[in-house]
Amino acid sequence: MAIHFPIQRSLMSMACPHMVLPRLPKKMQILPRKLLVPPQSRVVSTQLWRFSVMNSNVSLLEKQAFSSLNLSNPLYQRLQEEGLKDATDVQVSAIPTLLKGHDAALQSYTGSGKTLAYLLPILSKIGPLKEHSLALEENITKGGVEAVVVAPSRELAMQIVREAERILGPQHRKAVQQLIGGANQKRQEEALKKNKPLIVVGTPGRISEVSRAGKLHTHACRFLVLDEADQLLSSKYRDDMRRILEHVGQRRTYVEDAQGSQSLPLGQELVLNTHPDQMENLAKKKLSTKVQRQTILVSATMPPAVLSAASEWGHKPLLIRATVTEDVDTEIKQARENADLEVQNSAANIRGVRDSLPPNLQHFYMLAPVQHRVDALRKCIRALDARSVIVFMNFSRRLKDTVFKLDARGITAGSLHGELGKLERANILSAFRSKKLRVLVISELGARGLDIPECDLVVNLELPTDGTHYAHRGGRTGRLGRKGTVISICEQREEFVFKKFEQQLGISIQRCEISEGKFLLYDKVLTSNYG
Ligand SMILES: Nc1ncnc2c1ncn2[C@@H]1O[C@H](COP(=O)(O)OP(=O)(O)OP(=O)(O)O)[C@@H](O)[C@H]1O
Repeated sequence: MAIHFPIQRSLMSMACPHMVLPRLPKKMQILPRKLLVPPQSRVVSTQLWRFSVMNSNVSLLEKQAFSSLNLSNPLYQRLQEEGLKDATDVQVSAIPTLLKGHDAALQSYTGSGKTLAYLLPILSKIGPLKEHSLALEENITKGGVEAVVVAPSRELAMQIVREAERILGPQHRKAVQQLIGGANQKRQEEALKKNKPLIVVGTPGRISEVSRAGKLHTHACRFLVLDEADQLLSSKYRDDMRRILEHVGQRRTYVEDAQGSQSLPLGQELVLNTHPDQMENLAKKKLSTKVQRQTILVSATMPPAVLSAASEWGHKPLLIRATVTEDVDTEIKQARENADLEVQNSAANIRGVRDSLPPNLQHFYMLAPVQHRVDALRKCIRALDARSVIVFMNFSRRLKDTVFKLDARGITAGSLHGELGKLERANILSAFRSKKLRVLVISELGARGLDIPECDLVVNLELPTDGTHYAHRGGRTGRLGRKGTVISICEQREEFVFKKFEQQLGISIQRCEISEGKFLLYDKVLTSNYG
């Protein structure tokens, strides 16, 4: 019987105010009118904000020790060795529910630790860190991959691989393998054969290619994770995702047994229902029937389409948010009952998007004509003394030109775009992480899920198309409870979009100006009737 959690309004939106408005200094000086400021609005000067650097106290929103989350002992030991003592709020909420075997849609704001929220339950049940009592079960399903994690970009897939390797430790690194596009497929297939990894992490195209080539055996797969699920369910990945969803294990069709308790995945069920004397024969028999998998969809934004996909591809999935767990089907039904399609989508969308921004971000925008945008960007970086800046643009072909202009102004920059090979991309990312590059100019997809804790400023040099994209971009800073700043640079005719973003995201985006190296704010009240 699927466990139904009572539906409560997510406490997330009340627990952490999305906008921590910066305190303005007592003494406010009205700047002389020489600035081209429209009469209705005035600029109040503020002292330069000291923007928190990454070593500010990282607050995990809700401290609960991993020891209380029923992880396997070997895994808990590894977490201790890695210095990971306390779980983040989404991990506290997700780990017990996923350990029980529920299919789920996992939503929490960017940088809140969703990767470990799904990796730890998986590593607790399969591979070298699971409870030893489950060891025999592995023989039943031996020979195939037991968990597949799909991510929309190579960088995010490699980031997940590194996170899994970190927890597994050096002696078990081979238990996880990447299958990402742009790398040598032959070598990947040879590694699959040689190392027999239990966990595969990759991009949709490469995973389905290797599966079609008959080199990836996923009949015994017990876990399927779609990280950045809203991206993966877009039409761009439709064919590859369909193949993956149809070939990786099988969709769960649990039959509720007499006691009403939830039956186990086939592998575990066989082990529990077989007389000890018969275990040897069972272990020899290669499990040809597909194992019933646990399906987990993950994203900071959870629009209705993702909830419907979770329902279609899972069995009575639960919607897990940082501080509340609900039943996906009830959530969809409630949205349907409460409102017509239009409101339902926008309401669910707002809900799905509103919880997606880290709580400690500050949001601003600045007006500049297109031809002066890079100059405005340079002034922002200098005025805020930002050390690690991610700059978003909408078209890859423009990234290189921006890098060139920044370099010409003495700001070290690099860009991640489609024409770069795997090695070049990895080199640029590591140069940015190690601060050899101060600015990384990037397109939307390249940044999804990217975890660069040091990033202290995100700049939209070209505006995102909607609140979802704004949230995923802004979420590159303010990781894991740190503070961060988002500035958008636009023309006056685009200024109206910030009202929409403010409503969708539940934040305040204040207009600012850089003058004579100082970061200045427009008084919010006056500018609202401006233009
Ligand atoms: N319990 C924890 N204690 C300390 N650090 C943690 C913990 N959980 C995760 N982290 C670290 O926090 C950072 C962000 O984690 P992660 O990338 O999983 O966030 P996310 O919610 O998936 O973000 P996004 O939505 O952008 O993908 C990573 O560097 C990760 O190693």
